[in-house]
Amino acid sequence: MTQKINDLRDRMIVALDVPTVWDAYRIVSTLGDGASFYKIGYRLAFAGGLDLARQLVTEGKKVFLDLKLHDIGNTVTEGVESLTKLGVTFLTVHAYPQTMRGAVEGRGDAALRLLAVTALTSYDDGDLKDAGYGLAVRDLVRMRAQQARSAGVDGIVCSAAETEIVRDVIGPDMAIVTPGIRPAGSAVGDQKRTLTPAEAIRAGADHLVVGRPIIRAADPRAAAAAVMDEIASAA
Ligand SMILES: O=c1ccn([C@@H]2O[C@H](COP(=O)(O)O)[C@@H](O)[C@H]2O)c(=O)[nH]1
Repeated sequence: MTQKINDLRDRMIVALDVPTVWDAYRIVSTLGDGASFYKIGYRLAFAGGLDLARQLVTEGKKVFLDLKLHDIGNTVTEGVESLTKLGVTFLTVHAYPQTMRGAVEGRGDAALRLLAVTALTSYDDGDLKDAGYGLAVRDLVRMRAQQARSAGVDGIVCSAAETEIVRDVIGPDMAIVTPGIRPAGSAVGDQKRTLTPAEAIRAGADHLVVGRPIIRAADPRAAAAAVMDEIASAA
């Protein structure tokens, strides 16, 4: 269930896509009070990132564990049960019905909020076709948002470009979390469905995930502040 976002800073989630815990800590201390929410993906999770997640939570930061779980239902249930003990805010699973149902069972009554990844933001219609899907991105996102709602997860990961169709399907209570955020002029890289921070907020995204435009900036603190300024002006 969506919780009111009291701190505007929580709308920006900085992706700690770095090789070591030491690199991650350097970013966290550089950003200081300029960021309150961090995402740990598998690069870092496989290199001590789960202990870092616990530590950041202890220090009052919010953590999004982006593990994109996908397996048989029982294995997902058991994996999620273990992860409920870390104290993180968000965990991703792929938006397959069995996977999502398994994750909801594993979460039980814990405070952990489950996000369902609909269609990766590096995919366009051609990539989906290559992967064997007969649906356009927007249709797959809509279908998976419906299934996510039925499964009882707490939010959706999609491009901010799909916020409107997703909100229409899931209603006001689930969170919409959008990677593929690119401030004007920043390199797009492998992302294919991008919006600027201001566009994403205006479109109705709850949280924006920003990685390389901040962590690879010459001045990450200034880059994060610029994203926050855009969020504040559009909110
Ligand atoms: O659909 C998705 C799901 C997750 N991600 C993750 O978000 C960040 C984006 O990083 P950038 O450097 O800002 O591109 C990254 O950790 C991805 O694994 C996503 O991009 N799209």
